Amino acid sequence: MKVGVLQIDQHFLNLSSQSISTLLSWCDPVTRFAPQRLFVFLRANEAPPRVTTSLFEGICKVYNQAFRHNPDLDVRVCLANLKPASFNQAIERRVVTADVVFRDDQARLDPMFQIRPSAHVSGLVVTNGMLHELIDAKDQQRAPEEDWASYDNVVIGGTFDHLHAGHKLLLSNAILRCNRKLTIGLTVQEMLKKKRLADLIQPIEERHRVLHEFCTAVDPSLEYNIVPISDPFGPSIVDPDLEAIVASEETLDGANAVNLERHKKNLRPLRVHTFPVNDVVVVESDIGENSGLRTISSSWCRHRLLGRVLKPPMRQVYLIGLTGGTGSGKSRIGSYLAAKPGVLVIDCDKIAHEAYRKGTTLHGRLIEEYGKEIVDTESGEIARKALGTIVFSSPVAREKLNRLVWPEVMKYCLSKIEEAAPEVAVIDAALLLEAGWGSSLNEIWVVFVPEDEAVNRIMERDEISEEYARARIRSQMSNRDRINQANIAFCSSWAFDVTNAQVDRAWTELRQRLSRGRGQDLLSLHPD
Ligand SMILES: CC(=O)SCCNC(=O)CCNC(=O)[C@H](O)C(C)(C)COP(=O)(O)OP(=O)(O)OC[C@H]1O[C@@H](n2cnc3c(N)ncnc32)[C@H](O)[C@@H]1OP(=O)(O)O
Repeated sequence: MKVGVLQIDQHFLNLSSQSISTLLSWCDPVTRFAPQRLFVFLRANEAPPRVTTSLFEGICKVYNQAFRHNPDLDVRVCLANLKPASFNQAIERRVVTADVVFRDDQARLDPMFQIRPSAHVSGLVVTNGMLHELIDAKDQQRAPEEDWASYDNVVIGGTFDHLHAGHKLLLSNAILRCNRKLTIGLTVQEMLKKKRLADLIQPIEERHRVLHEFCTAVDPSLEYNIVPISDPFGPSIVDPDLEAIVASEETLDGANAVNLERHKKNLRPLRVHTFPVNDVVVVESDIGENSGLRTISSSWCRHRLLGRVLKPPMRQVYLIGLTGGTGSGKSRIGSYLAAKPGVLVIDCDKIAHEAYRKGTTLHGRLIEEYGKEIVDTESGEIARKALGTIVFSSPVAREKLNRLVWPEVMKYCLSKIEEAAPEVAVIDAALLLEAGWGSSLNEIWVVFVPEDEAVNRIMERDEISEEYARARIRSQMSNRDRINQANIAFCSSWAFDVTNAQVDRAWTELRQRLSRGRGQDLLSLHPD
C-alpha cells in the first residue's frame, strides 16, 4: 500500500474547506504520488497540546473533505500528539513509513511520530510555505476554544462497516476524550440482517481488524477493548468503571437508553457527549435505489461498491521456466537472476531433495519402490547417489521416480509463489519440458552447452566416469529439442561475464515487454 504523510502545523485550524480540498488534490489517483493511505499530522511544535472544540472541528473538516474528495483515500489524523494524556506518556516515538511526504518547510518535525521514507519513496515534497499560503483569513469564524473534559474509561458502539469519515470522527472524538481505556461495542452479523445490502457488510473479524488498526495508528497509547455485541447495549450497561459515552447526534436516543438501563442496575450514569457527523453531502450516489443516499453512511459505502472491485484481483505473477541439460550452467544463471529486483527463483532440484527427507510420506514410498539399499544407514535419509545410479541406468525406474516426485515439487512451487507474490517467478527445473509444465508458463528460457563440454563439466564436478556422465545427459531431452520450445536461449560455453551479459539482455528485454503490457508496476517499482 502506498502511504503518504501530510504534515501541517497548528495553523491548520485556519484552513478553509476549499484549501483542504486543494491539499488533498495532491493525493488524487491521477497524480504521480497517489497514496492509498494518508497520515495527517496537525501539530508540529513542542508545546504541550490542548484538546478544544475548534481542534475537533478542524479534524471534522479534514475527514469530511477528504471523504468527499476521494472516498477511497484512507485518511488517518494522528491524535496522540494532540492530547495532553497521550503526549505526557513515555511512549516510544512511533514510526510511520511513507512513500511520499507533503511537508511545509515552515512546519517543525513532530515530536511523537517519526516519519521514515519507504524503500520505494517517490518524493519528499517540501512546499516552501504553500501550506501557509492556503490559510484563508476569511475562514476563521470558529467556536470558542473550550477545553474538553476527558475520562479514563469511555465507551462507544456501532457496526463500523467499511470504516468511513463518520466512523473516524466518532472514534477520534472518543479517543480525544479518553485517557486510558476505550471500550468499543461491535455489532455482530446477526443484528444486521435488516440493513440495506446486508450481504455486503464486512465480516465481524474484518471490521474488528480495521477498527483496531485505525485506533492504534492514530493513538497507540490507549487500551482498546473491542467487544462483539448481540444486543443494543453490550458492555455499556454492565461495566461499572465506564464514565462517558460518545455518540453521534442521530444516536443520542441510544445513549440515553444506556443510562436508563444503568439506572435500573444501580450503575452510575455515563456523561453523554454527542457531535454532528452527517452534515456532509456526498455527490456520487446515483445507483438505483441509492439515489436517496446523499450523506456519509455505511449504506452509501455499500452502494458505492456495486460494480466496483471489492478486493484487488490476485496480481498475476509472470512465470518463467528456466531449463537446461545437466552440466549446462542452469543453476548459476538461476542464482544470477535471483539477484534481480522483484524476482523469485525456485530451484526444483533442491525442492525435490527436500520432498523425500526422512519423515515425509515420499521417503517411505521411495523405499517401498527401490528397496532399503537407497537408504543411508547412518542418517536414515535417501542416499541420492545410490538412487541416482538406479534411475540414471533404467528409464522405467526413472519414470517411476519422476511420477512420485514431480507433483510434490509442483505443489511446493505453487505455494511458494502464492506466499511470496513476486513480480516474476523463475522455475529452475531440469526436466521442466519433460514434465509438461511449459504450457502453464509465460516464457521458457533454455541454457545449453555442447554435449562434450557438459560431459567434462559433470565428470569433474561429480567425480563420475565418462560413461555415467553420458548416461545422465542422454536420460534427458536433447539441446535441440529444448531450444525448439524455448523463447530465449543462453549458451554458457565462455566466461561467466559473457553468460551474464546474455542474461542481462534477456532481463532488459523482458522488462520492456512487461512495461508494454501489464508490467508498468515492475518498471515503476524497480526503476533500475
Ligand atoms: C520437473 C523437474 O525438473 S523437478 C527437478 C528435477 N528433479 C527430479 O526430477 C527429481 C528426481 N531426482 C532426484 O531425486 C535426484 O536428482 C537423484 C536422486 C536422481 C540424483 O541425486 P543427486 O545425485 O544428488 O543429483 P542431483 O539431484 O544434483 O541431480 C544431478 C543432475 O541430474 C538432473 N536430474 C535430476 N533428476 C533427474 C531425472 N529424473 N532425470 C534426468 N536428470 C535428472 C538434475 O537436474 C541435475 O542436473 P545439473 O547437473 O544441471 O545440476
